[in-house]
Amino acid sequence: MVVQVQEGLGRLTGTAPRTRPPGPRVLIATAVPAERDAVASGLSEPSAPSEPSEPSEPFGPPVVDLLVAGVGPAAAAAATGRALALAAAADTPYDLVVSAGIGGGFQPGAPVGSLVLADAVTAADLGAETPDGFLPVTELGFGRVTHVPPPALVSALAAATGAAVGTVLTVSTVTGSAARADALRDRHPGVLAEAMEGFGVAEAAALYGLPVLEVRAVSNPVGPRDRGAWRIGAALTALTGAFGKFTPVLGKFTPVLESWNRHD
Ligand SMILES: O=C(O)c1cccc(C(=O)CC[C@H]2O[C@@H](n3cnc4c(=O)[nH]cnc43)[C@H](O)[C@@H]2O)c1
Repeated sequence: MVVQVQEGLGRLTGTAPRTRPPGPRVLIATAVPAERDAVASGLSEPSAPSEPSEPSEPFGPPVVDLLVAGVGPAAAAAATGRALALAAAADTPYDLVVSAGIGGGFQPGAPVGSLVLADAVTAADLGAETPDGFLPVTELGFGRVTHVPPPALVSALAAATGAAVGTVLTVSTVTGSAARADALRDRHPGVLAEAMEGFGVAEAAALYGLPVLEVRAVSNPVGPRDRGAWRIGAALTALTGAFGKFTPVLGKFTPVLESWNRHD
């Protein structure tokens, strides 16, 4: 495994036999360096025994760039958009963008220390408050509030990692009360987790016609604020475990990712 660190980006590539075409180019955006390091540990020490040099695999291992994009949807969108623009300008575009990190888990579906893979990356608070309740921007007639990751890839990664699959909300304000958690659950029946970057990363990816994934390791329950309930170490360990199982699955999906519909 070769690791190259560039300005703001760390790159991990496997050693592929020259006869195999390369695997997908993947940009993984985390909010903070601790999350990036947890992801890098998993990618550097894949836990699947046959990975990455299984000769029967038609494609080489993925080429992965790791980006620390900052906290919150705006920082995540700006930094991800810049990385995608630079890659496109260098004629080395990405095939897949991943938002990864810790997050809050809705109970009982996403206990602390567990993993969640998004089947919907949804902005929870992008809209208008009205006397009759919250209206998303889509109901106001513009914008979008959800990005849908490739379902077959999500299923395969969930099977490999043991992650639960559900909606991951992007919030600008961390939920801190049972009432707000209940309101989010009512509005998003499939919700499992919340974090602060996924929708921003997904908007940048969509601008370049790229598929997106969101992976969250649960560090705290969503609900009444309780700093004592945080388990950041356990969540980072779970994140490492997840990315230790990502590489062979991503390699198998190379043709799907490369033929992703890049329009709209
Ligand atoms: O001070 C608090 O009560 C508090 C509770 C949860 C999270 C925070 C953060 O400032 C962390 C933001 C950071 O971590 C991700 N994250 C982790 N847990 C959550 C959550 O429950 N809700 C939203 N984001 C969460 C997030 O993606 C940021 O990168 C403070």
